[in-house]
Amino acid sequence: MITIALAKGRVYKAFNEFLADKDLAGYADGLQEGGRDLFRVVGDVKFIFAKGKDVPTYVEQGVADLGVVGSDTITEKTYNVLNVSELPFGQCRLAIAGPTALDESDIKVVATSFPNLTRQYFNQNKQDVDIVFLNGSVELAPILGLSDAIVDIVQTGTTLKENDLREYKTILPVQARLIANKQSFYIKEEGIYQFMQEIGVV
Ligand SMILES: Nc1ncnc2c1ncn2[C@@H]1O[C@H](COP(=O)(O)OP(=O)(O)OP(=O)(O)O)[C@@H](O)[C@H]1O
Ligand SMILES: O=P(O)(O)OC[C@H]1O[C@H](OP(=O)(O)OP(=O)(O)O)[C@H](O)[C@@H]1O
Repeated sequence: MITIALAKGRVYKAFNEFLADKDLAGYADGLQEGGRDLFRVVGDVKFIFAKGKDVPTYVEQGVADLGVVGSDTITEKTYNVLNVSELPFGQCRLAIAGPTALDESDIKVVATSFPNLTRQYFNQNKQDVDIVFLNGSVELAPILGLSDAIVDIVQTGTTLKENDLREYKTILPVQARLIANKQSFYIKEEGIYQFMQEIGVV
């Protein structure tokens, strides 16, 4: 049996839709939303439902053999895991955004849940900015005057539009990824390969 850590929330939802579209009824039915289960066994696979930011930790520590997580999570922090493959769902982007009238070159303070990627971007562009860390609802920051701009996930752009903010630039395209524990990838090669074949990523 292999163990897969799934990021709850949007990634889990998108994974379910992907399984249903691929007609993988066994997995799709087994992973139907509902209840407060912490894990479920579907066939030869044990799925653990974890907070997205914790998925790489479960995989790195070997508690899970595989993980399904947004690429933003594993790019923001470094983990000792194998980046096995991109998954064709969860597409969005990490972008700089702010008030429509502001010029990107005038940004001095940026609010974000992605301090490392934000620091990296502004350092590369030799723009000296202060970073304010927020856990969510980041769009509030420029509206309340906590920051000039934000670096946040944009998908449809609706949140920005509804709050009179505009996207200045994409700094990172994002999508779901399959990651693996380095040892499991060799020790459980057969089970992992079978799962990857079943979901059509090899
Ligand atoms: N519109 C979107 N907004 C935020 N994340 C999105 C969006 N679309 C896809 N994603 C992906 O979903 C992941 C976050 O999912 P979600 O917002 O459900 O989790 P969360 O538990 O609220 O997040 P967190 O990791 O901040 O605790 C991101 O890592 C990203 O890869
Ligand atoms: O471009 P859109 O399709 O509007 O999606 C982007 C929004 O969705 C996410 O927020 P979420 O709903 O996860 O809440 P949060 O801000 O509290 O994380 C993200 O942080 C943006 O606010």
